Amino acid sequence: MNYKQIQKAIQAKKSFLCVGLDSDVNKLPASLPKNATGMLAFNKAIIEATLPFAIAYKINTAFYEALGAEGWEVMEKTLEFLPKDVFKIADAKRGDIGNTSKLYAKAFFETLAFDALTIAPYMGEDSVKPFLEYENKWVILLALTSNTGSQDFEMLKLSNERYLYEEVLLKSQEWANHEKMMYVVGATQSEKFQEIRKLAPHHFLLVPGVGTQGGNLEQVIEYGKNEAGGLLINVSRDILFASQANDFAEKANQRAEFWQKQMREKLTSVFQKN
Ligand SMILES: O=C(O)c1cc(=O)[nH]c(=O)n1[C@@H]1O[C@H](COP(=O)(O)O)[C@@H](O)[C@H]1O
Repeated sequence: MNYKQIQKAIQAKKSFLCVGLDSDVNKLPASLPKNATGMLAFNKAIIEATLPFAIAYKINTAFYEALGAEGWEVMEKTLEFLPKDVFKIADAKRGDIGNTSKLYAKAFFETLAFDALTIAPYMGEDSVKPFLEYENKWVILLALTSNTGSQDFEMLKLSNERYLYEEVLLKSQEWANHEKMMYVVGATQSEKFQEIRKLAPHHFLLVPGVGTQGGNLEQVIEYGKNEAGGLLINVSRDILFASQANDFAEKANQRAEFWQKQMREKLTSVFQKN
């Protein structure tokens, strides 16, 4: 999906919601086996329950890789199950020397049909470039993450008075524009969104940290939205494990609707201005 198509999807569903398929096998509802078969059935039920409200799905590969080859197969089958018109993100936080990145890119963009991949920026330009060579595929670069450890490096002040994450935002715009690159900014960092929007006004931001991590949805939308919508707001555990009983899909549906309703109200004003 390209920039315009994502914008249209947001407009059509009146939603920024990205459902995170962090399908921890140990947390599956009692009615499902705690193995790869149970995980796939769980994912299918969650996707069906949340699809009216979600424009994107993010597969965090850790939860699949932990199961070995079977987990990888669940990831492939989940990807096949997702409809064409939703944005599919692999959250694998890759990035390595050029020839290695090239094969990571092949793995996620060719062998698997993801639209986007999360990438760590710290090995620099040649580690990111191979991912940018694919048409209609996206790099989602870590900028300011939601965790407390974001203080350790991302929030370091450089000699030019910028924070390291600000340098990431600026430098990486020399490699690709807002039609190929997005940035991860945690919802727990909502006080930084205004500043970030000054540095990257047109980019989409992938925003995790709403729900279980306690990020402020209202502020994220207020300060993070742009003329294209500009936000993919991820919610994982709050939706996936809203119930671990037989009604898990129904409860996931209700949580997805809960989040989308709040987004819908704010979105009306975004697109009225256009
Ligand atoms: O890259 C990410 O998606 C990510 C970046 C970040 O700064 N914080 C963060 O929580 N994430 C991911 O977003 C998801 C958040 O999950 P919940 O807290 O359960 O909604 C997990 O898959 C995390 O790995």
